Amino acid sequence: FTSLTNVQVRQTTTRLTSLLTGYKVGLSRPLIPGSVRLAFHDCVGGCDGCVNLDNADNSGLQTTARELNKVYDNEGFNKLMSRADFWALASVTALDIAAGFQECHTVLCLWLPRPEITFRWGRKDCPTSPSTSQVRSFPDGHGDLSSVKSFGNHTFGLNLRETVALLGAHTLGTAQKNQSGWNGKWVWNQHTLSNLYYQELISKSLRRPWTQINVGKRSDRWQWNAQSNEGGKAKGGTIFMLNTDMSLYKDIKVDSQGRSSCPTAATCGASETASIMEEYAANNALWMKEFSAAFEKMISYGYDNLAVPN
Ligand code: HEM
Repeated sequence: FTSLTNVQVRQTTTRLTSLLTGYKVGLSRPLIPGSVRLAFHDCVGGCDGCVNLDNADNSGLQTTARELNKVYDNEGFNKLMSRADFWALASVTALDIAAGFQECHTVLCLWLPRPEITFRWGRKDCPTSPSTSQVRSFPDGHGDLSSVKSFGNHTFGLNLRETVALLGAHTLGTAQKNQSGWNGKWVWNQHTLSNLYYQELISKSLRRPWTQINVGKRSDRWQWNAQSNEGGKAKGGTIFMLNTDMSLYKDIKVDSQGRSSCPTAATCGASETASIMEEYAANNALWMKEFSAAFEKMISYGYDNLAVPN
């Protein structure tokens, strides 16, 4: 690919927007969180338009990859940009849509913070794109803060603050029993990109406080459950966090099965990153800005020569 214009990017974004918002399973629109997660998984080891869907760590990405690939391969986008660029643009589009899913009905909504991610292009696909038999290593949700630190640093070259900002992506979407084995949504409103992840994690007014339970069937899946106090009873309900999420606020020590030494968050001490969590919980605009920068680094991983469209 020798050039990409702003007009072509706008046309691609328009098509992606109709795909991501039009594809509904119930009301969940799974391609929006799916596109954000796909970009993350594609960029581990360098963004290259290839994921190994037979690797259990990628479980749950099948639908998103299939739907994006259909449009990329059949509607001419493969003549414009690499698949890795297309997936990256899908993730940026998904975040922008999700930020607009605010439950607000007044003119004030116009001032709500939105992600500011510059889309650059020039990623190169692996020779077998969109699939690969390569097995890349993904972080384990049972890990503690040391594994989060090493994930951010070794996987994407992020510092700790950037890593804490990036993990707020878990505001979107769900974990599913038949996919990763974990189960639930991280926040009561999992359709909207916001700092709710930080607010729910540190909330002192939950209906039921954070407690670790094992939801695994064939193997252990320790996770933290709570009852949200937000959004009214019907909308709130049970929310969950992985150990890796909880470790950003609480100093949890986990055994080899993933079980924490302190079983309720209230009995765990503060973690090293607790004050960053509080900053993000208090300031959506600050989080959105730092999240955008960290996300941009993630979707550029492996390249130092990506170009802005002209
Ligand atoms: C410590 C690092 C991370 C761990 C352990 C982790 C783990 C997980 C797990 C277990 C799921 C559930 C998958 C399923 O059952 O379908 C999930 C979903 C998700 N993850 Fe992560 N993740 C991490 C980092 C990230 C990052 C860096 C991003 C993006 C910037 C991200 C975005 C998402 C999204 C959007 C979903 C929801 C997907 C959906 O609803 O289809 N995650 N993650």
